[in-house]
Amino acid sequence: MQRSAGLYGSLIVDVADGEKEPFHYDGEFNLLLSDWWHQNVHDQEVSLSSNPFRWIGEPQSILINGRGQFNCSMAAKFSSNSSVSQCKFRGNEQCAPQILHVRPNKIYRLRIASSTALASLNLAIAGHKMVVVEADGNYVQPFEVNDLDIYSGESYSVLLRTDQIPSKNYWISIGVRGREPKTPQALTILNYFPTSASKLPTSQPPITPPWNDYNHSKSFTKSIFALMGSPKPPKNHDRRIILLNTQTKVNGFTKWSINNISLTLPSTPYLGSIKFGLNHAFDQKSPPDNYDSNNYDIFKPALNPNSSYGNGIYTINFNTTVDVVLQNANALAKDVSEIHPWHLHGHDFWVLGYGEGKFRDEDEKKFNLKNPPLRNTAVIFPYGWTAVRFVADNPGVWAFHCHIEPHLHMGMGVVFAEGVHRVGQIPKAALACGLTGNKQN
Ligand SMILES: O=C1O[C@H]([C@@H](O)CO)C(O)=C1O
Repeated sequence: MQRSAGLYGSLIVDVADGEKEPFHYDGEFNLLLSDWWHQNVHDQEVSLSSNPFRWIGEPQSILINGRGQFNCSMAAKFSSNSSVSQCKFRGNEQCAPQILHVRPNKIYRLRIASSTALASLNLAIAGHKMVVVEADGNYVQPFEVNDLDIYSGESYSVLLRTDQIPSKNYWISIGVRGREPKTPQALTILNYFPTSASKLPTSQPPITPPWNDYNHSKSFTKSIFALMGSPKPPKNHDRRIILLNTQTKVNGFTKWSINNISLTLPSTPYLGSIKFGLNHAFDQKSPPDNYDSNNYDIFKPALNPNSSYGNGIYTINFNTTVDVVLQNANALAKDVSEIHPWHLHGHDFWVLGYGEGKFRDEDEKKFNLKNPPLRNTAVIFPYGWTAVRFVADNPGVWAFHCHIEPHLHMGMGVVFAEGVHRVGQIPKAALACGLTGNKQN
């Protein structure tokens, strides 16, 4: 859970020398979004690993570039009984929001990334529309939105045209989606030159869509298509893996499981144990490629909620094409199914489609093979499925997991390995623990 303790940052990859981006902009901002708890991360881990289970709850603040407020909502300035004086920022306080200073009639690129531990977010800028042009480092067919959903692990570029009255400033607001929010919106200001940055916007901050308006989320997510000319997926797959996502119990402890296995990472890193053939370093039996879909009702809590721990891996033949269908289901409590953003290491995948209910073989006919977006994170909606396709062309061992930190801690992930014998020398630091601690390459 290091991410929720603050271990994150952004890497911006520029286009190669001599290449041009397929859009123009005059300036850019980097907005790295995260969530923040007052309880320290070790206590959170203990709570999550306890029986009875104690959930970490919703974050106390949403942070923009590491800065946020608590008990001092800037929006309070707009309520009639607010003690306005408490909330004045000079701009140099640690928690003062980073203000976006812009010039009128220009185009700005906002690079927005979410490294939240839990929260799904929605970002809106009062009075302005945004044009989405890039998702997870891949260009998309530009489309215009009033607000943008972003799940943990995702990143977007949007173009913002500063075409509003420049004698005013405008709120940028970020609120929680997908879980009943108990966290105030994060706020900052779009400041037009030459207006003073301390002049407060005259209109209210944009209101986040209702947390459970999943149609709003789906309509955004399903508007994302690859830019024309982007690499297309292979027409067929060599293997299909269906991963049922369930909240389960292992020996009375609350866990998340994939095809009834809750991932517990071994103490020896996989790469070294596979390369050196250390067969006892992790379960040699592969986890299943499917679940008992004929007899499992995804709309109800499981009849038998018990699962087991495991750390076996999916070994994928090198250079083959794999479809993964992520199947959501009901959690332990009745009528609860949550959002999970799944993130793949080492590859981009094409998002071929989303569906409601249980995935059936005939759903494959509806896959988008024409212009599916290439991404590294894809969300599953409550009681729905999401299908992704990737080519296993990157030798190594790769995690594929729910990017919600407490969920991964509770076992919500799988491990893929491909072409490990092609991996060259493994750096010593990557072998420094477990059974490979004394291995020389
Ligand atoms: O993993 C989770 O546990 C809680 C809840 O299901 C049990 O308290 C919650 O909201 C999660 O996302």
